[in-house]
Amino acid sequence: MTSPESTMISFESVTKTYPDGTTAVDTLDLAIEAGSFTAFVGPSGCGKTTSMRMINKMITPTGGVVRVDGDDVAGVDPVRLRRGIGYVIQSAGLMPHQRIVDNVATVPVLQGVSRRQARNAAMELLERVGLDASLATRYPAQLSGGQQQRVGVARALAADPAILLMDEPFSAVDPVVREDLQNEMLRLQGELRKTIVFVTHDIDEAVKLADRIAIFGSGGRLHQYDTPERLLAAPADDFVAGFVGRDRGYRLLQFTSGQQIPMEPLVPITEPEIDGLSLGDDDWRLVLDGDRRPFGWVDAAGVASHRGGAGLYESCSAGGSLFVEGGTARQALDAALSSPSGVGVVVDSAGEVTGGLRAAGVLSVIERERTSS
Ligand SMILES: Nc1ncnc2c1ncn2[C@@H]1O[C@H](COP(=O)(O)OP(=O)(O)OP(=O)(O)O)[C@@H](O)[C@H]1O
Repeated sequence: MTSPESTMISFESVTKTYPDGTTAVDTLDLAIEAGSFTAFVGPSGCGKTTSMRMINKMITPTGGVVRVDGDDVAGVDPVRLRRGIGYVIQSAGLMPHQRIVDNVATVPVLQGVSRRQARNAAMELLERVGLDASLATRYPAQLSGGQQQRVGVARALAADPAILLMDEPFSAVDPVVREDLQNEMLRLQGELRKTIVFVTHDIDEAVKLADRIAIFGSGGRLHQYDTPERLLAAPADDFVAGFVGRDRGYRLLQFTSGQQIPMEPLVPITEPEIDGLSLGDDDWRLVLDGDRRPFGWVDAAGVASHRGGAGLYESCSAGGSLFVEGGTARQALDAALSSPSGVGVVVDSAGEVTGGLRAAGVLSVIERERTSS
């Protein structure tokens, strides 16, 4: 349970019924802890955005109380309230005729910070969200969608708000950029510890980013508010079970440590050693590149083609994902299953190969965890 002292945002029996009779949010009770990352998830029209916008008073509830830092927002001046709440939307919402640095510096300047100081702070923020300083003098249209989204985050952080509201901020970019932005967000939150409320349709995005997830259903009803792990392990009802998806048992592995997985020795070779190998059926060797990083796996056919003059690339089968020591059971299983040899490659944080692991070893740990819990 969240203790009242650490609650930053609370909804107390909050309802929003629009004038046409649509109930967008129905008797919502929710306490959001200071410094936590909370995702609002659910199908279209279930009241996620309405709930979020009641936090910064863009929308007024028709019943109940929304508190920010203990104060009923109904009695707080909206301008003062929003000074402490950054807001990021899907399209980044940048001012098209302002350079990037000025987009970020605008709010602090409006609040009385000198232009020079605000610009300096803006340059630091752009770096913080992973943007090159050379982009600062461009206009928004001269940036990619992902870059614009990073500027949107920098701008929302410019006034150093305690709370950050993010409404589907990454849904308009392609999956690769989206993953980059998610990773950047995780890194930023590790440094900044803001209270973040994040609206998304995507349960996987929520599971990856959030400490707590609120799952909303039709009619603006909250079905479950829980940690990602608990949502996957124990959905409160059929609606939540359906929403989190069918392979939730597999996805739960990302919350199981890979620490106890038995490792086996793995002696990698380098290219000059390939021609001297004598391999049997289903016998594989891990080959390192010139920087001693895993390059791929070679079998008897690969050895033969290397002897015949083929290069490293043609002779080796691509390796699978690497398991970095300290990772999760899901990453370990993926390393084993994606390796052509069936042996997942384990590396330390410096990228040095330290051993191998097999799917059976991962499953034995999962089985042990299951029976002991
Ligand atoms: N101004 C309005 N007047 C009437 N109904 C509205 C208004 N704004 C939103 N609604 C309705 O309230 C419900 C909740 O809308 P809301 O935008 O909060 O949902 P959402 O979960 O954020 O949806 P999406 O994921 O599609 O953005 C929907 O049925 C919507 O049609």
